[in-house]
Amino acid sequence: MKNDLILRTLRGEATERTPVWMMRQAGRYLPEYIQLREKYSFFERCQNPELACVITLQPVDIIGVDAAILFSDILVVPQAMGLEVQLVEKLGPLLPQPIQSGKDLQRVRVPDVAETLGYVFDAIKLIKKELNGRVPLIGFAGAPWTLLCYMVQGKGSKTFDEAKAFCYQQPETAHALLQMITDTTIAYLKGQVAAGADTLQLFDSWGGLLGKQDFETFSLQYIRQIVAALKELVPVIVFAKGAWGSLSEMAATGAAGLGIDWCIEPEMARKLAGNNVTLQGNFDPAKLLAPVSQIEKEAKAMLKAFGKERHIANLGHGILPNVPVDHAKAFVNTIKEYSFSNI
Ligand SMILES: Cc1c2[nH]c(c1CCC(=O)O)Cc1[nH]c(c(CCC(=O)O)c1C)Cc1[nH]c(c(CCC(=O)O)c1C)Cc1[nH]c(c(C)c1CCC(=O)O)C2
Repeated sequence: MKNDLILRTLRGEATERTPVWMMRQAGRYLPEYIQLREKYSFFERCQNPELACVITLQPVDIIGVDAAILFSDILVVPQAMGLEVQLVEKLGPLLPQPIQSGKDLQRVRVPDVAETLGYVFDAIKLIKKELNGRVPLIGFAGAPWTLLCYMVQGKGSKTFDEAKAFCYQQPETAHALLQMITDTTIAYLKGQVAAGADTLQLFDSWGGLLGKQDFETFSLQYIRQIVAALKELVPVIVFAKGAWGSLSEMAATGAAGLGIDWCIEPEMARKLAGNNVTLQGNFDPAKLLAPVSQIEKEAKAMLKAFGKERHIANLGHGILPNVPVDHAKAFVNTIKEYSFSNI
């Protein structure tokens, strides 16, 4: 592989500079993506390996990031498990028949992933061929807790209060569902690795909604199973947004990398996570809307705070759709140029 900076950083090896990619780097801030969006629906773009491949490569070619991340969505797993998932303009994900009781569990299953998610594996094979060793390919899945949030609440939410009520009122049903999601996810991620994914990221976008003990009960014990099943195959990155109170427990799962958001300082994250794990993050995505000179200044300050070792530069959450392409480029270029010599 020509550029394996991210893989070496995940293994804890010293690198000539800090690698960089951006969560949600393939998306609506890119005019090239918007063009395809006009012609094909969201899940068409996910299910067609040629389209998924073209979209995955866009940020590699246009922005110059050090990794490609598979173009897909965390919600393809609930779909494969038997739930209908729509993506509604301006509203976001909609699951018209969410899970609300033990009886509803009869409508979901642990599927044969080759049958239901084979299109993802085909996309990965195609992407690997087209990348031709330029940069590594990151595969991904949603963490079980975050998927439960959507499967129970039925749509996006700031609080996911219905999903939490479900866990607190019907814990046995919640755990049965979380285990089904976990089993599906392990098979799915093993399939991604077999198809060619070089590393994997688990997105627990709503991990920060749970207190520390509930995070252990409803999220971390399932993340632990997934990491254990995959970590001997490829390095695994766990991104549990807002759950930094559990960084030390997440490091103990054997994850190679931990994603952090901008609400925790790099020095504090390092103290909590220890020295045996790579930290990834943590630029505030909204700061990409600031003037370029300020982006450059703050990106350098971020590099300094993390230090030279075991850091993958990234945003602390997904890139926003209204970010100018030049600003995204300025962020990536600052990391690449500045981290060569100056940290
Ligand atoms: C919670 C979550 C979802 N999806 C994802 C998460 C976890 C990460 C996070 O917290 O941001 C993960 C995801 N979604 C997408 C990717 C592709 C790879 C990448 O470039 O990072 C990844 C890794 C594409 C997408 N997934 C979605 C889009 C926008 C679709 C469009 O073109 O309209 C993209 C590019 C749709 C989606 N999918 C989801 C939501 C809430 C939405 C609607 C909101 C939004 O539009 O951002 C669920």
